[in-house]
Amino acid sequence: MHNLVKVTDSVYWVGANDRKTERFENYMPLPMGVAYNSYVIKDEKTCVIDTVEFGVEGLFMEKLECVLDGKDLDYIVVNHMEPDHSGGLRDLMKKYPNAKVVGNAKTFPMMKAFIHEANEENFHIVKEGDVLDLGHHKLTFAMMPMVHWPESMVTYDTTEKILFSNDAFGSFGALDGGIFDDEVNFDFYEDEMRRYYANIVGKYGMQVQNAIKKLSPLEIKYICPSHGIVWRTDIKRVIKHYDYWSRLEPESEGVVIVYGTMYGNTAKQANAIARELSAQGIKEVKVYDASKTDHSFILSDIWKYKGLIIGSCSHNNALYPKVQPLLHKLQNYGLKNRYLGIFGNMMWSGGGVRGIQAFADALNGNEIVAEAVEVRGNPTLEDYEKLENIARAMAEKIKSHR
Ligand SMILES: Cc1cc2nc3c(=O)[nH]c(=O)nc-3n(C[C@H](O)[C@H](O)[C@H](O)COP(=O)(O)O)c2cc1C
Repeated sequence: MHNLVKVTDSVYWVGANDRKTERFENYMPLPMGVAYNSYVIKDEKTCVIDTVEFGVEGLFMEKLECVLDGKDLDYIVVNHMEPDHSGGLRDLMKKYPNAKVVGNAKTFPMMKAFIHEANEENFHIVKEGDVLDLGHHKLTFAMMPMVHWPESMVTYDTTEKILFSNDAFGSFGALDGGIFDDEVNFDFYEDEMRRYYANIVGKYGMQVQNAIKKLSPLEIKYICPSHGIVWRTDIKRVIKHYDYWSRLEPESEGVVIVYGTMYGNTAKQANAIARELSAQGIKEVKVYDASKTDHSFILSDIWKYKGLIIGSCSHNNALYPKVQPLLHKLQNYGLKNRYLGIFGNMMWSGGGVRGIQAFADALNGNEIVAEAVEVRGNPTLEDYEKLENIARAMAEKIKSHR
């Protein structure tokens, strides 16, 4: 069969690209698609590491059959029960009824909840540090609770030093030919990787930090995640990114301005702030209308940049409904290490600025750079002066790190 990719002589990538699904988890757009990675180890015993999402399991099974070339399947390792990796599991267990299914104590109750008919006699429960002997390859397991589900674990091949990391070190973006980090221009994938991290794993920074610490003594020659490129050349690079992102440390000195508007007054305010930021020498300024750009992209840039300026018109005594969910997510994910600015628009008793202020008060570890600016209707020259003050204060804070 075509497109059988070898990671090493006896380890194969049998994943599948998905360029059809519009939205990951039915809400995050996938303009560059996504890859569901699965791997097969062909040793005295054969072993599959994770499966794929519903819809691409046919291709996965075809590849697997080809790799096995008539051999039976002995083991299926389930690092994570989320359906984008366990969607192919039901078919796989049916086709290979003798295969032992390897997971931890938290894996199997989830498996039974998703696949009622799963044969418990085949369940093989492993705990931290247990070894699974495939012949030449010896696999061991490390628990990664809440990266990003309770049962998440990683599998480490002690023989070839391969970390099957599941969602850790994963990325959005289909694998457009290049499978390995040295076959692609990573700059091309970086934004999609950060977007994946921020939106999927972003809430669990502390757990990711624990995972990095736990994995640091291991010699790792390959990182085989369950989405995106396989790392074999610049492994330090991907670990460095995850280390930064999980500490919520910004990578760049730019500023995100995100606003919600019905009739354009709040947008005028956003543009004035953006212009002054540029005049003050901030080269990376990203301005987003929260009603138009999907929040997963905005969140990714918020992860990237040091400055965040939020604006909202007033709507029924509260925040504008298209700004509210973004702030909810940032609060839920515990945004920190950012300089914040606040602005908004109103006509009678406000609501927008109040809502942003309540959001900022509920967070720890961020600094508001200037007094919030609330404008009534069309901004006056005096209003513009105050808005530009936010920009100047933000630029000054950011430049102080140069
Ligand atoms: C449906 C609706 C609800 C509104 N609710 C409030 C409100 O609770 N408090 C307030 O001060 N203004 C309220 N306004 C007025 C707008 O906030 C005001 O016109 C503002 O200038 C709109 O800013 P924009 O041009 O950026 O959309 C409301 C307007 C609309 C259309």
